[in-house]
Amino acid sequence: MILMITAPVFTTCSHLLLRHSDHSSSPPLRHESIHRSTISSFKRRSVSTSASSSSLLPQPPSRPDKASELRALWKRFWKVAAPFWFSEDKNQARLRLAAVFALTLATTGISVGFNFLGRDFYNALANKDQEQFTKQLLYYLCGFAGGIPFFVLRDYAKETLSLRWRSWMTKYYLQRYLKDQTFYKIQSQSLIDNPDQRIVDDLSSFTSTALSFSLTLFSASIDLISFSNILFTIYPPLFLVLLLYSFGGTAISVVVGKGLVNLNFLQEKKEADFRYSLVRVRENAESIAFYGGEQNEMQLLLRRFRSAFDNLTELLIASRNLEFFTDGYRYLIQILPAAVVAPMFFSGKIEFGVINQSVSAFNHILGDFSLVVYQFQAISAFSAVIDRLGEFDDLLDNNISRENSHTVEEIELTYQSAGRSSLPDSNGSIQSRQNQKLLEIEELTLQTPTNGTTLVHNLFADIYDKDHLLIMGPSGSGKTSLLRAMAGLWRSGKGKITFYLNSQDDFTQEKYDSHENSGKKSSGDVLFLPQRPYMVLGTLRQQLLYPAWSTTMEATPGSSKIDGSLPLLIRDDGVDEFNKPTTDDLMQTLEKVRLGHIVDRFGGLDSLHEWSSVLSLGEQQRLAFARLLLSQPKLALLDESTSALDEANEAHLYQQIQSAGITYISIGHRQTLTKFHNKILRISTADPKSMDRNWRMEDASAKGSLYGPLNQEEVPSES
Ligand SMILES: Nc1ncnc2c1ncn2[C@@H]1O[C@H](COP(=O)(O)OP(=O)(O)OP(=O)(O)O)[C@@H](O)[C@H]1O
Repeated sequence: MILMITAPVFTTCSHLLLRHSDHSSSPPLRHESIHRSTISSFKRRSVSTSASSSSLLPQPPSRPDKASELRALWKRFWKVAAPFWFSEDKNQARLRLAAVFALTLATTGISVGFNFLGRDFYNALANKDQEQFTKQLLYYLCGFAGGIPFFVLRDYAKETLSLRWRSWMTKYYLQRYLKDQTFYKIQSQSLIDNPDQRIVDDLSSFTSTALSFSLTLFSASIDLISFSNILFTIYPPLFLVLLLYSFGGTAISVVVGKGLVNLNFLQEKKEADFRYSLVRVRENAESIAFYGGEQNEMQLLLRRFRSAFDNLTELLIASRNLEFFTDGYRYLIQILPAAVVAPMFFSGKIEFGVINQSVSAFNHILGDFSLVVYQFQAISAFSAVIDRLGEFDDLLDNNISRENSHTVEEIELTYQSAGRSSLPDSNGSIQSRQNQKLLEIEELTLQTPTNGTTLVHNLFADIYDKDHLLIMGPSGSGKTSLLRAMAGLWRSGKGKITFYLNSQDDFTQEKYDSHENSGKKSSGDVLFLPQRPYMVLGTLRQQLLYPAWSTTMEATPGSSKIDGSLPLLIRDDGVDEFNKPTTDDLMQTLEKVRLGHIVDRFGGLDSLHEWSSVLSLGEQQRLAFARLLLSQPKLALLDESTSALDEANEAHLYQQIQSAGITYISIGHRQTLTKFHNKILRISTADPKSMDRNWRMEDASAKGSLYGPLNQEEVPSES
């Protein structure tokens, strides 16, 4: 494959540029870390924009030599580029790539033809041979008519292949980004900056630049073969001039433009930071408006824009300096070959048309040889793109939580078949229960993932079918974190959490995630309701069906014209369709949560609105309960999910989920919640010096504790 052959050359060019940038002046601290990352592309580090900019990834002990840096850069390029060419779409991809190269070959052939036509045309002109001139003019016009479509088709085929490659890679990166809650780990642990920009901008420029460079190098080789004969025939020293000119030009442009590599890298990042802060203003519009925080936002936005602007100013100055050279280099080509062969014309050794022919041949070869001079900006940006994507790719391939865990041990999360739960209780006592055990927590010690602070010590708990557990405790004691551990988002700590679900087989978290039903466990078995419900972009119907039933992606208008088989569509599996609630089900459920009126108010179930803005927080919380009633999970985890509701509505919703037979674990501060639960788990803020239990399990109906008093200070009153 041509990419395999040509890519090392790009990485070599990039490497050349990178090595030069190594000597640029010392930027400030974060700047420095980015700079280092650009020049040492083997390194895996963080350039986080948020609080933590320290790398959580391992750093190599010493700087490697040039050869191993080059190998690492090439490896990184290949790791990012290769999967598409070996994917399920490989046949189409390779076929299209072959077509693009065939068209490039054809265009080179046509260029050689034009070169000879041009020679004869100018000879006829110089000889004042009108008949020959008319004939050559006709040939020229026919040549244009026949040849130009090849140039247009070559570009079109290249662009569509690049689009196809980008589509495949976008899906490939999105799948891994959303798998195993990787997006959450990247965000909550500040592992890399702006993953959205890497998926949108970096993938786009990677695919188009890799293809363009492949073609440029390919045509350079073909041009060299095709035109070398012409140049040799005319005047062999012209070759020497060409080599000197191109190598000299490359060396000078690398020296003049050395700062551009780093500036390009920073520009991408600063623009992304600025865009991200604007998105945050949009997302938090109401809170900012209530706070009257416009001035602060303005300052923050301007600071970020200023940073991008300052960098762009430096970039423009560096580009201007480079262009003083490249423009001169470009224009000198127009006369240089003519100047070299002119003495031969004056001495009558060659005809006038040959001068034109030599200019054309010289331009062809030199244009391709001067890739670095002409494409300096593009190559420097490409180096940054390889680095950013390679880093992202490595992160998506690794198990983040394991790499960054503060302890060797981890919380073990297991899903077992329901039949296996008829074993003794984890606290040692055997309770005679008719109900099925759904959840068992054993010796759970929970720690925060970033700094390893212990939140809960040595917790034991059993949740049976139709059990309702209320978790209470002071703010910051770790209530939500306990639900995070149950959802598999946090693994730092030790102990065991076992869910007894409907599946026939037993799974660890890893096996469950790689299972073909991966992603369905929350919809079928466990559903989490956060305090601020997440409103998806879409219709009211889509809000209600989220997350249990995915909706098929709407076709982009006109997309089939370009490429009907782009590997983008999301499958809607038949099982989901079979159980999907009807419009009547949705309406009834909305009535159950006392939201029937919003259907008329907002123009029906299929109307589109910015739901997080047009519904009150209490209405959004009721909508979340409607999702719960529709998806009927075995176990619901409710994190202060009625906090915005009045007591009457809260009681109504709890009655609804109780009568639907859903087992739930709630977090809440209100005493009124106790009457909807039969167990209360009280957590107190953990004492870092003590290894004692900081929790107590109570029977909600009785005053006494099930598992004894708290070993440290009494839990403060919740009201
Ligand atoms: N990603 C994180 N890294 C480190 N510490 C964290 C992280 N997320 C939360 N914490 C800390 O963990 C502690 C427990 O947080 P958690 O959200 O579980 O508290 P909570 O009991 O639910 O509080 P509240 O009642 O206020 O919602 C807090 O001190 C918080 O600062």
